[in-house]
Amino acid sequence: MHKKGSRPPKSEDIIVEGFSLSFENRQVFNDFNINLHSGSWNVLLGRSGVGKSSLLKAIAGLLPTGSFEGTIKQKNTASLTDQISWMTQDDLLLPWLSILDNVLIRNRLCPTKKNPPLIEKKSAISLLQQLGLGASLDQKPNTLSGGMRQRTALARTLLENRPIVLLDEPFSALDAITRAEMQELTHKHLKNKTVVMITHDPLEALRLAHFIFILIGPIVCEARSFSPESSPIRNLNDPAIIQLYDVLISELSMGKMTI
Ligand SMILES: Nc1ncnc2c1ncn2[C@@H]1O[C@H](COP(=O)(O)OP(=O)(O)OP(=O)(O)O)[C@@H](O)[C@H]1O
Repeated sequence: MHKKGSRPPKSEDIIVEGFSLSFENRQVFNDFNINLHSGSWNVLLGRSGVGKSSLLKAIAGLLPTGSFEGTIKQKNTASLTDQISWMTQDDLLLPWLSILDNVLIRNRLCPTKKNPPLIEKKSAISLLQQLGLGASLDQKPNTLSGGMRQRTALARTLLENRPIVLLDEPFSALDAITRAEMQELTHKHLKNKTVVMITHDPLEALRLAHFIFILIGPIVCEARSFSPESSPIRNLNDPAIIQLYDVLISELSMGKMTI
């Protein structure tokens, strides 16, 4: 049912090679390699503390130079960082701005930048409406529920309209029904983009991923990859998906984390 998630590399793939990273006396990655597929949803699963967010940070260029070894690049691109939008676990909403102004923050920060172009206010309002926030455009973040804050952060990330999108547990604060709706909407918005998403939910991975990477400790992180055969968004009642769920759970249960 599952097979090694390999396909011939493409020039826009994100290639992580020989990546080593330590914090104080803990080595998180040692000569780690992974090929994240362009134009696809690459979903990272793994137990808490295995290094998922650190890997995303490294891809986003946010680890200090000299703090790691190895390379993270696309074959033909000089710099990844200006192609990336990143939704972190913390929503990073500015408390003094309304929801609408928060999602339009790039226009304030880079008012004269042509590439990418300014975000249109009407697109922002339309997206916030689709995310169920149409009645809250003028509210400040401190008046929102956790799920509303998360949807605002998601809107800000989607409106960035960059070719590479890093999502760190983007749906974790949502109830099951809203989560399913937001997954579908996000999938539609990010069609053909290179997405790298972290989740703790194997079913979410099975619903959305073209490629699933399980990061496994316990000493240093290794990746195992799977590519379910049907296309997302998948029906989770499909017996083949249920079978793959069992495989993912058994892989995840390997290796006790030493944190
Ligand atoms: N700035 C830092 N200073 C020291 N240790 C850190 C730092 N950032 C991460 N770590 C450590 O690196 C390891 C990996 O952390 P990371 O946040 O990448 O894991 P994760 O898999 O994303 O975890 P979770 O699923 O809980 O978010 C953990 O042991 C963590 O304590």
